[in-house]
Amino acid sequence: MNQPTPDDFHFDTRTDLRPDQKAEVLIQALPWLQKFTGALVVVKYGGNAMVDDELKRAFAQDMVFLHQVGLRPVVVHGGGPQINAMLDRLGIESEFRGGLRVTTPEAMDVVRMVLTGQVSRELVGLLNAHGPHAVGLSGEDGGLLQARRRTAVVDGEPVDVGLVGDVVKVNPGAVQDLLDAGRIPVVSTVAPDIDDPTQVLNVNADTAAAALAVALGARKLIVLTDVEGLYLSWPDRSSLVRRLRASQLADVLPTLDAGMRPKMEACWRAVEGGVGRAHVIDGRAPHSILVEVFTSDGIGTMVLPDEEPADAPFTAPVPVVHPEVSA
Ligand SMILES: Nc1ncnc2c1ncn2[C@@H]1O[C@H](COP(=O)(O)OP(=O)(O)O)[C@@H](O)[C@H]1O
Ligand SMILES: CC(=O)N[C@@H](CCC(=O)OP(=O)(O)O)C(=O)O
Repeated sequence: MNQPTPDDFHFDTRTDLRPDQKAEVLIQALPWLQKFTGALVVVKYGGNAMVDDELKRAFAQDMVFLHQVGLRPVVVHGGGPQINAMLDRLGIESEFRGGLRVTTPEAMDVVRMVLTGQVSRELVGLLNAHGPHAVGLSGEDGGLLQARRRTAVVDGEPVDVGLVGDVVKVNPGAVQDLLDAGRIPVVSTVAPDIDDPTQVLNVNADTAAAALAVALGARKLIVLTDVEGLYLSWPDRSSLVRRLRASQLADVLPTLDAGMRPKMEACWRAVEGGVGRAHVIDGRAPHSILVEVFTSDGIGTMVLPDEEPADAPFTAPVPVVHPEVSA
């Protein structure tokens, strides 16, 4: 018999966590697993958080993890940078006004093509690498979303931004059917115009995610973006807000820049509409969703309703930059 060589043994070269520490991480998740069993969670995945393939794969793992442990995740995706790239390739000019893309009929074709034909397909593929879980649909499918044309507001004045709408009606039946069948719905935020159903409108994905979360009676809305959360005095990195109540957020909203305003407005609308919690978290940090849902400290910025006491221990400081925003 040959003498064994070192290659015959499996050495554990990982030194980051001891077995007891690994067990501790799992056991700390137990109360959150119990609390969120069956919970419907709407996750908005912003185009700026889809920065590389590894992160996108980690996002898909997180969604499948939530699904596997008994939550009911619904993905609502954006795709602003991906739309920009395709418009550039096609030589179509595009600009944002008041945080909204000025959408010509030509640009609308590209928005619809990129969101439903590219970003959605890619996410569905990544999720389904783990099993036949995900089904993609757009606001056009099953009458899911209906929107009405809106203007942007620039310097206090309404400005025409073309084929852009706000969600005014949600019929969540198609999403509910998929959830009941054990699927993970992946929603693209293109919506028919309620006043002219043959016309589709471009809808900000944060706003659409909030409307869907309210209509579905979601327990949480989680918005993944490319910053750690809401900074009260952007870009001062010491002003990250870990949590705030809806009325505090309402006070802050008018002071926010174009990028963050629709996101925080979406969180406010969700919580005012009965969603238990709304979170803005950093989609560039791998598995930030799992940290948010299954740890006591969570991550990013959490918006809570006014009338309900916080039930999770909270340790990080809440910076108070504006005098009217007190912890
Ligand atoms: N107060 C603020 N706190 C955090 N980020 C802010 C703030 N004001 C503006 N921003 C900007 O908003 C960006 C996120 O919005 P956006 O680019 O629309 O993201 P997404 O594609 O995820 O929807 C951040 O990268 C940041 O540059
Ligand atoms: C009206 C409007 O601006 N719509 C957005 C829709 C995509 C989106 O919201 O994507 P992110 O979440 O990645 O920003 C756009 O055309 O870019």
